[in-house]
Amino acid sequence: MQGRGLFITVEGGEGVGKSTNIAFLERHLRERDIDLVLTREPGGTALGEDIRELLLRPRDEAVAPSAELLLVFAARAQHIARVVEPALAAGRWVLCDRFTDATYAYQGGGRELPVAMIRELERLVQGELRPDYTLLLDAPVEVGMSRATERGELDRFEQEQVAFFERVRATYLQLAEESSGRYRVIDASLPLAQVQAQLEEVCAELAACWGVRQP
Ligand SMILES: Nc1ncnc2c1ncn2[C@@H]1O[C@H](COP(=O)(O)OP(=O)(O)OP(=O)(O)O)[C@@H](O)[C@H]1O
Ligand SMILES: Cc1cn([C@H]2C[C@H](O)[C@@H](COP(=O)(O)O)O2)c(=O)[nH]c1=O
Repeated sequence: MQGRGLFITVEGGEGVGKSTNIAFLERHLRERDIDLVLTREPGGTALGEDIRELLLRPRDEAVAPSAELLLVFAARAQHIARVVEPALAAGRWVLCDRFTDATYAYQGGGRELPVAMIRELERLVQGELRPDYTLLLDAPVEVGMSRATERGELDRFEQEQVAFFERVRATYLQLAEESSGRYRVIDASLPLAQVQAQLEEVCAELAACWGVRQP
């Protein structure tokens, strides 16, 4: 019988290079013949992508942090039921651009909602489901923001103040320290070639742990 797949998440602040480096990871894992599902949060399903649009679109009305939190978890509930759990149960690996650590960082750190509130929703929505392995792409806020700004129009989160992003970054670093067993922190302020050399090591480690063919 096929064993359960590996659940890998990639986290980080704005403009740290998640999209660029997830594409790199995907390519390197597929080269090892790993059967991979690439997905993201908020999103990953039709309903989740609609909720993403609601969350990211700048609007005149201030969004209550608790409303934002519930929308994030509504998208997550659908994503887990329709994509993540079925893939893992079928023995496939799931490579997910953000997951619940982003909620701790953005809604907990950034919006300063009580951690207990997030923990309760995590328990209700996820049960025992947690990532097996998390890559944190970490860079000083000004580095990420200047990259994000160069890309063009800013979404509702990207329009936040520097202090918000400093709290997001501090929360991610704290999570990485508390869960050092599953976290790998990568210095994303380095030139891309150096970041990706570290990611190649990560792919090799993951493949070796799982007894997957080397390229
Ligand atoms: N290590 C790096 N050094 C220099 N530039 C980088 C590096 N990593 C990514 N970039 C550039 O920074 C910009 C933002 O990268 P990217 O879109 O991958 O960030 P992101 O964190 O995924 O943001 P989002 O999640 O909002 O897409 C891109 O123009 C990318 O080419
Ligand atoms: C999962 C999740 C995401 N967010 C925020 C963080 C980002 O600003 C956007 C997603 O866009 P990106 O392309 O991945 O940068 O959503 C959040 O606030 N809480 C969450 O749980």
